[in-house]
Amino acid sequence: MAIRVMDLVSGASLNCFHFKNPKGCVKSRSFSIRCSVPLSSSQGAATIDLGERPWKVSDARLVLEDGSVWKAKSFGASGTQVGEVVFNTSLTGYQEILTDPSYAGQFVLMTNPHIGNTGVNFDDEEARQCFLAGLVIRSLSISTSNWRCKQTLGDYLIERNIMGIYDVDTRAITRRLREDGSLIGVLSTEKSKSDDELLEMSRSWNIVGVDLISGVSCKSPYEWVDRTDLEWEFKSGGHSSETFHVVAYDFGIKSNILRRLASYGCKITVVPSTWAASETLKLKPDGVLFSNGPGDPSAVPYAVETVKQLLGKVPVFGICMGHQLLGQALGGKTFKMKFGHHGGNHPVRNFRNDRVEISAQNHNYAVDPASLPEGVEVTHINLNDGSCAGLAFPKLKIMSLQYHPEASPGPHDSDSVFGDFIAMMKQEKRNA
Ligand SMILES: NC(=O)CC[C@H](N)C(=O)O
Repeated sequence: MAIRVMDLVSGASLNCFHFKNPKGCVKSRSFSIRCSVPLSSSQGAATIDLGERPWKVSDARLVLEDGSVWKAKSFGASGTQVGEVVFNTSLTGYQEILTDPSYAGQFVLMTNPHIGNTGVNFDDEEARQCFLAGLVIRSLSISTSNWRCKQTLGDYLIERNIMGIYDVDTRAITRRLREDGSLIGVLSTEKSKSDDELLEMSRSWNIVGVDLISGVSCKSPYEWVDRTDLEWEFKSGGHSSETFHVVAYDFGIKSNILRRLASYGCKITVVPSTWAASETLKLKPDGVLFSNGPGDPSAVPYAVETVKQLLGKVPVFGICMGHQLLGQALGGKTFKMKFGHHGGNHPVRNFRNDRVEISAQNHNYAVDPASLPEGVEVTHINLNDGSCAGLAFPKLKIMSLQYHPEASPGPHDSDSVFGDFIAMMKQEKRNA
């Protein structure tokens, strides 16, 4: 089988598309130094790991289902991993992205060419574990420099058994994904595996129709109490003096959703994705939150059923996967987008206050508003493509967003939606 090989090295993207035996192709040399910071800050300043000289050469391949092969240098874990490749346009927040459970089954390709310069810390985790398939970046920072840094990105990925590659032309792959849509890929550091084998692996794997939520959800209920650290709190005052009990369905919940709810004065019980609606009602919550989560909303009919059974009985708020499940529970349809929305810079029009919010987004599916019953209001749209970004159905006490109001990609434009949820719960309590 003819496979295009792209040999892309630091500083130059070689437009040499050729066949399996790349003889005669011009190559240029790349230079990269891998620096490491001692794990314990008491050990002093960062040291340069000279053990890697002579300079690292390509030792990994990313094979996409369209037959293209991308040579790269590995960092993090080694081995062979299959997943769907999506690109993320955030300039900051790679650690929040790495720990967002909604990326389960996906390789995240960062369009920002320089990643790793602030290392990682243990406060910015969105989940206890990384669930994504792997990380694809253009350039791995040769040093880390940040007062909060506790570990280098490479060491962090090794510890969590997550593969990463760098020195790969992320712009070229992004253009391909924008033209052809999200693609399945296989990342491998194993020389024993041929390109054809990896290609076959990518073509026989599918992410559509797979329940990825059960692999990331908690297994039993628990109480959440942490608020946003006061040092980072950006909202002055406005916290409700009343406490509202929220049951939060964990479909892959990001910790900051829970922190923001707690900061707004909620008492929170987190429950697993399979938690029965009847058990939730026994807890007599003031509101229910349906969280974000990975994969195809059509692959989790049990979750749609739970949502259906709660509609109209208690105020509900859906975020991302939660929004899609609400859309389906209302009788609407979801569809897979060409390459989705993944980034910290998506403009959204909020029709409720006629303002534009700059938002953080991560989704490949969307609700088709035309499929929704009468009375359901589209409250937000994504201004890049006009897709549905928020819904409300006051009659059934429903509100939802397709994106991430808890994220802080710089602006905090969407945070006030938590206040809207509180207001809906307050109203309901008054009406009771
Ligand atoms: N962040 C999310 O909840 C993602 C929702 C869903 N998995 C999608 O890709 O559309």
